[in-house]
Amino acid sequence: METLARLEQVIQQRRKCDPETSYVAHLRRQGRQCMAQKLGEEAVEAVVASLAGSDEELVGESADLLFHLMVLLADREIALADVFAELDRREGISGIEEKASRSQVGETSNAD
Ligand SMILES: N=c1c2ncn([C@@H]3O[C@H](COP(=O)(O)OP(=O)(O)OP(=O)(O)O)[C@@H](O)[C@H]3O)c2ncn1[C@@H]1O[C@H](COP(=O)(O)O)[C@@H](O)[C@H]1O
Repeated sequence: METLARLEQVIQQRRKCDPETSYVAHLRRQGRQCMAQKLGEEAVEAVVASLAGSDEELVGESADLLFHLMVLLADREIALADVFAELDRREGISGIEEKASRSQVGETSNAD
């Protein structure tokens, strides 16, 4: 948690730096579409590493994935605290139960 909070601060600081010396600023110059594309690429690389890579490779790809997600969140001006709050809100709610409640809502509205 502390690590991600520190990374959020660094990303905020680096966004307006020289794109020639800062990768964060380089991504900002490239634009949101490029950031989103990089996030997608890193997600695929993490998937591949999870199926066919070593633990070390999966750890590396996971770090890339988190970094690129943080860059995109910063670009959308969404605070990490908002993501943590959403995770906190979900704490203790089983994914199975939550999914079942969604389909019940769908059935009710279909019956209307
Ligand atoms: N945590 C990271 C981090 N993780 C991954 N990366 C970069 O993300 C990129 C990963 O993309 P790829 O593997 O596709 O590498 P690539 O093919 O070279 O990238 P592209 O040319 O396709 O963009 C690499 O360039 C990594 O160096 C990171 N770059 C920066 N940080 C953090 O952000 C801080 C600020 O970085 P700068 O803005 O560069 O100073 C750093 O001090 C770090 O704390």
